[in-house]
Amino acid sequence: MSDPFVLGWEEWAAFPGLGLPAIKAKVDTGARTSALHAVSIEPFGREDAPQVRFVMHPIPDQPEVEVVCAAPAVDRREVTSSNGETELRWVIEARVKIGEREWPIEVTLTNRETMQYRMLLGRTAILDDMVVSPTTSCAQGELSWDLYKDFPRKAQVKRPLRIAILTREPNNYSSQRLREAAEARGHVAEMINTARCTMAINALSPAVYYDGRKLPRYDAVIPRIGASMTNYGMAVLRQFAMTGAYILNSAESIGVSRDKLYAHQVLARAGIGMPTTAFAHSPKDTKNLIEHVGGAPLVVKLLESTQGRGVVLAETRKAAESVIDAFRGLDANFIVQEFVKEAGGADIRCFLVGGKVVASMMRQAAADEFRSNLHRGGEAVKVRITKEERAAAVKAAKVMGLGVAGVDLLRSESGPKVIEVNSSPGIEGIERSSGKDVAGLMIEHVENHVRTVTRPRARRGAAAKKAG
Ligand SMILES: Nc1ncnc2c1ncn2[C@@H]1O[C@H](COP(=O)(O)OP(=O)(O)OP(=O)(O)O)[C@@H](O)[C@H]1O
Ligand SMILES: [Mg+2]
Ligand SMILES: [Mg+2]
Repeated sequence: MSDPFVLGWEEWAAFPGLGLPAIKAKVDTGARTSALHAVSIEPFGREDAPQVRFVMHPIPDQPEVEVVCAAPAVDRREVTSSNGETELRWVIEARVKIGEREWPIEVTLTNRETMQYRMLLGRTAILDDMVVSPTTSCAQGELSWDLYKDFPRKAQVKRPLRIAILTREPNNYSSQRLREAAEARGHVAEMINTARCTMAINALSPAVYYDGRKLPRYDAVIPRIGASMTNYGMAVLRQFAMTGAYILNSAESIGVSRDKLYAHQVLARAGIGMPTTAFAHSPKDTKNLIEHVGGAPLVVKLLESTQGRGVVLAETRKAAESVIDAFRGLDANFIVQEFVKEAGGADIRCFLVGGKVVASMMRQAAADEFRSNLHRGGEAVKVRITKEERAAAVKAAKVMGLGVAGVDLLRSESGPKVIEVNSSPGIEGIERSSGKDVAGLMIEHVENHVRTVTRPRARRGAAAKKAG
């Protein structure tokens, strides 16, 4: 019997077909599938022969070394990683070379930026005649990062981006400003009406169609989805995400912020200050509901409400009971909330981009009105927020997972109280009152998240021309 092929607990590997001459892999018999670091993953190619293209940074401490790889896509699969999180990953087939041996394996693509090894060799990639030695490092010899010395470094040029603004209101201030800001920075921005998108749900070649025509691949999608389209809009967004586009607010985060009961639970769980809030389903619980928030005066809010329309102040217990009973009679979903009187009919809108408050305004209600909504005659003025208010806003956007958010809070005796987190905050009021270029900051945020990838296709084409 010949000696077995020994793999150490770590090995140098190569993927000749992917153009990767060296990569350091951790051998992990505890993991089923192998995984490879990949960013900017993007499906392409014919529907009957789908492929994925991705960007690889093989050298952990030299991110400027960037290799663009392409491989046949064989599957998309739910994979649970060691931290317990489940992720839908692309699966490719590629030939790995370790020492003198070369064989085909299946590899899932995932962002391993924060991991020590850019590759994990799982047990399904280890053949019958191989053994793993837990005490040996690099049993099959070493390769060197020098193999990348002639590779081009990451291009510094900023290429124009193709951005989709997903909205049903292409003519409103926010949509127009976003397009302007994108164009001012040399990008192409297109308004896409959510309601006119159709989707072909095909695991390996996802696409979004618009009036029957297949949309191109966008570098980024900025969702401006109104409450009436939340579910469909989220589905469209998920589809865009599968095409590899960067989504400014993910479908999941929009879903959390739109589900008001859930949003309140998420905020409370994170220890964020908010008015005492109660909700109930059974009509027998009216008295309990009122007790839960400490009695009248209290605020009753219809969950489907926007622009302050379904927000009612009940000044006495009697009034509270009749409002609650009336909403019940209409089969409406609502919450009951402690009335923060000290707020004096004002709330503060913090506009966050990329986890930072970039602008804020105070909305002061009209006389005889406790609701500060601009649609209810409220007036927007510039405001300096406190450190505590800033921290609450940052935390609220973070726990909701929103890249762009409008966090509304009330100034109370016991510190800031968050009342809602908006995933498509309007840009007009905040730009006018703060004088800041908020739309521009949103586009800048997109630029920072979409990598400047040098496309190998173009280079290859140029080389071929030269040779011919
Ligand atoms: N618990 C409260 N105590 C005091 N005032 C409140 C309270 N809740 C809301 N308000 C006031 O009523 C306004 C409307 O409430 P809220 O923002 O919750 O409703 P909305 O209908 O969702 O409005 P939006 O259009 O911002 O989504 C707030 O901007 C605030 O001024
Ligand atoms: Mg609201
Ligand atoms: Mg509001």
